[in-house]
Amino acid sequence: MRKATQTYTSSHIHQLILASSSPRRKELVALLDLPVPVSVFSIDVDEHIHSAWQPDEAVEQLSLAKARAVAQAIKNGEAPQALPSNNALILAADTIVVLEDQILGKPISHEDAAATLRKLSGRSHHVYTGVVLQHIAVDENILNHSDDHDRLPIIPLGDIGQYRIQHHNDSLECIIGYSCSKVTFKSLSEEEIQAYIRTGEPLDKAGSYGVQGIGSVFIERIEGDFYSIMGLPLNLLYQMLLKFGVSPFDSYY
Ligand SMILES: Cc1cn([C@H]2C[C@H](O)[C@@H](COP(=O)(O)OP(=O)(O)OP(=O)(O)O)O2)c(=O)[nH]c1=O
Repeated sequence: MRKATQTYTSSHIHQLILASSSPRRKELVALLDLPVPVSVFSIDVDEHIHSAWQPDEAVEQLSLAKARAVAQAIKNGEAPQALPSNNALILAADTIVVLEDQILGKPISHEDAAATLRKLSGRSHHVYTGVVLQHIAVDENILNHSDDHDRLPIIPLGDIGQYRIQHHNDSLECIIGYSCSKVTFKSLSEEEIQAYIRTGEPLDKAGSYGVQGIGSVFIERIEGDFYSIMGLPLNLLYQMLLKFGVSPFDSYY
């Protein structure tokens, strides 16, 4: 018979490790003012998107790869700062822009950014953001098997997105989820595209624009979550953190 799953309270989790080099994600996590300290430690991973992956699978797999690379590095003692080896959660995310069937990641050049913006002009696209919360005391076997989560039951959260929960020895080990939003651009002139690229804003962003910056002037309509487009859906993250007993409302209840 299956034993009751361990439930977490805030006293179990002492730190959140943000496995991201994105200044936006750091900003967004800070908005939640969580009752645990947040440190940042990221490892570069291969962000190649396999042609067989659907967009939701791509953002989940890449988020998982980012979280697990950090878990492995901490296990190997490679973290630059003192990080806990237990009672911590690793948070990773990945964002892609999808136009019809084409996945548009970060641009590799100014011309690539211009080509992407021409494609997005006057049309709607989808933005997928994957989120992973990984308990740091992750089992070695799980670290080395990235496709196990495919078989986990899906917990739907309506418009917020969905997640799957991975247990190991009746402990909650990892939550993997994603959200999807729809963005409609106005028609862009070539002059606007070139001027926007000269601002420098598009160059480190999926889809070559920033919803939170000057790119906002190109957006006619958003269906979904603004923060998800910016790189971290806080509504989905909140639901995932609750499963680990961490809530921004901890000291307010
Ligand atoms: C669409 C969009 C993306 N972005 C950003 C969010 C992400 O930082 C980036 C997508 O690239 P990612 O590969 O998801 O993230 P990253 O490489 O910047 O950071 P890390 O992998 O270390 O976490 O695009 C915006 O800031 N605004 C937007 O409107």
